[in-house]
Amino acid sequence: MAMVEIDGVKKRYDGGFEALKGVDLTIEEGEILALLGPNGAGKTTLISAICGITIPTDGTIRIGGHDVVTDYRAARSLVGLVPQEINLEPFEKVMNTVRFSRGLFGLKNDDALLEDILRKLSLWDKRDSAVKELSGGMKRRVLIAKALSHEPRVLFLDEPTAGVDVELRRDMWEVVADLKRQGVTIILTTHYIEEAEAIADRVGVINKGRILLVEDKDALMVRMGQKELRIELGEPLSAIPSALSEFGLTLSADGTRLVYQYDSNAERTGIGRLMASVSAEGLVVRDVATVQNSLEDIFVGLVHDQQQEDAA
Ligand SMILES: Nc1ncnc2c1ncn2[C@@H]1O[C@H](COP(=O)(O)OP(=O)(O)OP(=O)(O)O)[C@@H](O)[C@H]1O
Repeated sequence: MAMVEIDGVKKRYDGGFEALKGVDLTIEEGEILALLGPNGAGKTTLISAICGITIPTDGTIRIGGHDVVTDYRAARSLVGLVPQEINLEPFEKVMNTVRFSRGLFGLKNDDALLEDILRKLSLWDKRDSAVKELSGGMKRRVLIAKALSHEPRVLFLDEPTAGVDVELRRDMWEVVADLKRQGVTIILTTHYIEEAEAIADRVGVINKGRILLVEDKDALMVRMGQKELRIELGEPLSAIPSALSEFGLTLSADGTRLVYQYDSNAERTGIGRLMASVSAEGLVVRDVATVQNSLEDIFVGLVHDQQQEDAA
């Protein structure tokens, strides 16, 4: 079932700046979608629009079938939002903060549920501590506890592990995996590509208010399996010899480098045959190197291509 449906969403801020330029995206129930994008790409604007905090200039957004503008209450009750900025009451105790959040949704207090949430987030020992006494990482977990307090079906995490140490980041990933097992749909924004690799089912890339790609993470990982073999030649070539045509090589502009794309996950990469053919052609090989395509390369490449398109 589609849990979040975004159709043609645009957002123009008062000053005239268009932060979203027509976003279409469907997120299935129980899915984890990681949204990657550089600073200012529109991630927070998109999340705010989905949560009904920002009203889109154009387009529609539905959560669990409820329009976030015309049916705001029903849509909002399904959503837990963990904001990027820590906006907690410093003198309030942890347990009270979380209780208050649940109350805001008009729900009956349920200390057993809140205890369970705090335990999962390793905050139970801190339940009677004032927020100001907590470390930054703990405060971030309090934000998650607040967002979970009203048992949302969709959880938005805006940069959940920014500034969090490696160990705690892994703990958070565990919490997210646990929520997924309970059927919660999770959308997170992140600057950490390894975070998307670790927990997402699908990865979306956003830049300058446009979604550039949404793809199954495993398919992306296969694409990442693509490697490049670079053969540096002792003597420049004017063209690729016809005996090597079957390998689909490219030749650098100065004729000194042959590049072969291959799948490092494949049983047969073709490298042995290629090198034998290169040798049989009598080409002098000065050096060889292999280069791995990473999700980061794909991401940087996409953003770079869009910049070039925009400039053209
Ligand atoms: N209230 C506002 N009024 C005018 N422009 C805004 C407003 N909020 C955001 N913007 C602009 O919209 C663009 C997208 O901002 P947004 O916060 O959505 O990006 P982001 O992808 O979340 O970035 P980051 O990774 O830095 O958090 C930016 O250029 C920003 O300056």
